[in-house]
Amino acid sequence: MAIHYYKQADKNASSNDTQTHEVVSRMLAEIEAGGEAKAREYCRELDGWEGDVIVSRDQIEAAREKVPEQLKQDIHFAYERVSRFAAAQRDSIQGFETELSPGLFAGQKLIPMETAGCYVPGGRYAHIASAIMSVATAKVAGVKNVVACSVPRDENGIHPAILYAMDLAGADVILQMGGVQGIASMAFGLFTGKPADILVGPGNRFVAESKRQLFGRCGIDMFAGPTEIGIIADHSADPDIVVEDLVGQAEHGPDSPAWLFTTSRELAEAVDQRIQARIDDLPETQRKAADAAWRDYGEIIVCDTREEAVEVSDRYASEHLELQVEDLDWWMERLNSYGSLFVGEEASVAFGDKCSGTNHILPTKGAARYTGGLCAQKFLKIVTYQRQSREATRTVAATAARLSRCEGMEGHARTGDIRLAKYYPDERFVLAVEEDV
Ligand SMILES: NC(=O)C1=CN([C@@H]2O[C@H](COP(=O)(O)OP(=O)(O)OC[C@H]3O[C@@H](n4cnc5c(N)ncnc54)[C@H](O)[C@@H]3O)[C@@H](O)[C@H]2O)C=CC1
Ligand SMILES: O=C(O)[C@@H](O)CS(=O)(=O)O
Ligand SMILES: [Zn+2]
Repeated sequence: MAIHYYKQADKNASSNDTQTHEVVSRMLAEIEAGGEAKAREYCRELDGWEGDVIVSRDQIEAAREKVPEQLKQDIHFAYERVSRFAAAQRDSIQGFETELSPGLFAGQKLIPMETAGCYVPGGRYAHIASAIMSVATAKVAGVKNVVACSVPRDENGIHPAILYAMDLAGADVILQMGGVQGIASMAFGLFTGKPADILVGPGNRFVAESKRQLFGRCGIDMFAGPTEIGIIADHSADPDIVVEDLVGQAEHGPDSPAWLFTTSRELAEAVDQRIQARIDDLPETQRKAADAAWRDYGEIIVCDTREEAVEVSDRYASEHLELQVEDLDWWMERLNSYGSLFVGEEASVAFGDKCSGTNHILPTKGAARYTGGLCAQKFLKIVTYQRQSREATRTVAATAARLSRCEGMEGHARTGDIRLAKYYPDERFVLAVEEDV
């Protein structure tokens, strides 16, 4: 039993970490100190934008005019499916109350966060679908203030189709500002006066690192950095489709990993031989990104057994994982770490990316070991409460007092004592464990 690297990458998702960390922490500190003026300065310097930061209603109407009818229908198609899936996920968890012992009631409530900051990437491509994924999901969860931001594309600001999608999905305020300065503005409440309770959305390494550094001051969805794809394929897979799907995600950027885990050496050879031609056939921007991504981050791993393929795939914890294999149920039962699973040849990652309904904001860089992707629950605080009858305090207060005293916490214990003395003045309770522990 063994695994063999048919093609091994020189880099991994952490390769640029030190430089990114330094750039981001400096920029966040400067923007916090310098406020809106500093954020505008970075926006001018990095993205060449000097216009208004808050998008006006007139600008949104002008964008609507520019978006062709077919594209509007396609955006609606995606919006309906993503919202419906988000609503089904939201409904899968509920508030409840249960009686734990006579007179002692405990419950769970779901409370939407007040303000969400939704980052919509827009440096290399116009990520129209990302606007729906974050904004619509926040609204389904019941968030009151949804602030969205994206990079100004040219002298007219944010790409019109991104603006249209943000507006359709229910954004309350839209900022034309990208990168670290966009994230910082939402976190600190610049331009809106409403600091985000949670920051969500995908982005490049600077965006993902900004969210990571701000975590704690506010919530974040997860680490959603440069896109990754893993494909598990066996002898039954069509090598041309495997190649197209790897290249399809490698075009995201020069730091987007694409991994093939296969039990078939023949498939590994076929993919290796055919992939460069498909990369070379892309238009220039996409070709440059995919070429560097496959060269630096692409891997083909041949495994002797299916069990080894499961183990390796779980270790990589791909953001997107495709299954192009026989006996799909066998794999589905065993795989544990991935952001979203695309089961069978028919289900391309690109369908989920754009419109099929599952959320495309997903964990990268191994984060799928501990979290799934964006869902309505990420915008909900799952809080608890309790209430109890006086009768129930007989046991609860006395037990809490005894436990508190054993812990050395006299103040805690006395909150039980005082209630028992008030409710049952004529009774004696054992309020401390006599024996030494
Ligand atoms: N994990 C996920 O769920 C998803 C991830 N993505 C990823 O989002 C990313 C989008 O990246 P981009 O096109 O670049 O758009 P972006 O909007 O994430 O980043 C563009 C911004 O980066 C900033 N920037 C660029 N170079 C910088 C530097 N040297 N120092 C400081 N700031 C700098 C600029 O201010 C610019 O506004 C891709 O890596 C893609 O793979 C996209 C969709 C989903
Ligand atoms: O990482 C992702 O989820 C992206 O692939 C989504 S998209 O292709 O940018 O829509
Ligand atoms: Zn994609």
